[in-house]
Amino acid sequence: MGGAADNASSGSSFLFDKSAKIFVAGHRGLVGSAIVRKLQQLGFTNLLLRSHAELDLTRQSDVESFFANEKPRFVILAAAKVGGIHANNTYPADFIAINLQIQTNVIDSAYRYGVEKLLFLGSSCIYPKFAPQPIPEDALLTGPLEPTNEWYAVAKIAGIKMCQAYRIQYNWNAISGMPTNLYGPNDNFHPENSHVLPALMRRFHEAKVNGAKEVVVWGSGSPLREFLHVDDLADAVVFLMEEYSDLGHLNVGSGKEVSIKELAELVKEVVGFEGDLVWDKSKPDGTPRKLMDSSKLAELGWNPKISLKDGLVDTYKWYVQNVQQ
Ligand SMILES: NC(=O)C1=CN([C@@H]2O[C@H](COP(=O)(O)OP(=O)(O)OC[C@H]3O[C@@H](n4cnc5c(N)ncnc54)[C@H](OP(=O)(O)O)[C@@H]3O)[C@@H](O)[C@H]2O)C=CC1
Ligand SMILES: C[C@H]1O[C@H](OP(=O)(O)OP(=O)(O)OC[C@H]2O[C@@H](n3cnc4c(=O)[nH]c(N)nc43)[C@H](O)[C@@H]2O)[C@@H](O)[C@@H](O)C1=O
Repeated sequence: MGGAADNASSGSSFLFDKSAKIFVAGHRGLVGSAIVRKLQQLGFTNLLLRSHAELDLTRQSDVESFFANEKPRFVILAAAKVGGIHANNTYPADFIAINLQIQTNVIDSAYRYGVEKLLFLGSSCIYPKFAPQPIPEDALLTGPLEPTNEWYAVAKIAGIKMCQAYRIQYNWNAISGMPTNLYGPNDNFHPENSHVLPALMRRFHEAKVNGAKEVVVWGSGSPLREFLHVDDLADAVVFLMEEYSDLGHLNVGSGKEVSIKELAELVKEVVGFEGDLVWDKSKPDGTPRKLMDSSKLAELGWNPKISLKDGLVDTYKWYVQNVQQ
């Protein structure tokens, strides 16, 4: 099998040829849709997009036929089984199996059918539950994982390792970025299965509209989380496609953390809900803290631009216009 050999360290410019065929896997999701917006703003004209209904990436032979027929030049892998703490904890088989299937099929076919460069997206949950803070890239595989999302984390770690293995054995240009907790337009606002930020935005909005006196927030409020607007992530993805071609995965964070209590107060203010918060301590807190050390990416020249307050205002505006009934 041929594959795209001998381009691992350099490759050509990603930004130079705006007619290059780029497969953005998962283009209808939070991350994939932001990457599509960014690429379109930059003038790319040949984006290769398939919905889940059109191409199920868990089906190996369908994925192989797709790559054989379409032969994209670049791949950005933003398709995955994704969810918040409750979904991860409730559907462990889905989170490990679907993610292993999608990423294995896409990475292997991309290599076999001559893709020049692929970017794989992991998550900050790959790191040990009690990793040093801020978490450097080399904390990977140094301790036990957070139990609520270990199945998803194991799949994501396998994705990083698969990119590294194909680079080592085939000299193929696959890189990995590890985003922190993301939010923005096209997020999943499901009441139970979503991440905390969209879940609270919806709950506060519905409470405001219905005149409710209280809103329930899960856990103790003490866990710390780092949030990045998805438009900043999309900007970082383009930066990595242009500037980074190396073995190690890179953290992509905002460098700023807030407690869940602070986040809840901020979302409440942005939405304009005037009632009280009630903490449901029967729900899990998850990992106590996961601030990533994104200094390697900063040293390469990339930094985020959108503050959490501005990002929340932008996201709430989008929610009101696009999601709420
Ligand atoms: N959201 C976050 O906070 C974070 C996300 N990430 C990573 O970013 C990436 C994207 O996440 P995000 O955008 O939030 O997730 P979303 O759930 O918003 O989007 C995932 C996308 O993948 C598609 N997809 C899922 N299963 C399949 C399948 N079997 N075949 C084809 N397409 C499929 C979905 O299509 P459909 O909806 O039709 O099923 C959807 O378009 C993931 O790798 C995730 O791990 C990393 C850190 C944080
Ligand atoms: C991105 C990352 O996301 C997941 O990890 P997580 O950071 O723990 O995700 P979360 O956003 O769901 O919760 C953050 C905190 O917030 C609290 N919390 C309060 N109230 C609600 C609430 O209403 N919904 C949710 N979901 N959480 C709530 C919740 O109890 C927890 O303390 C991984 O599974 C994995 O998918 C991953 O990589």
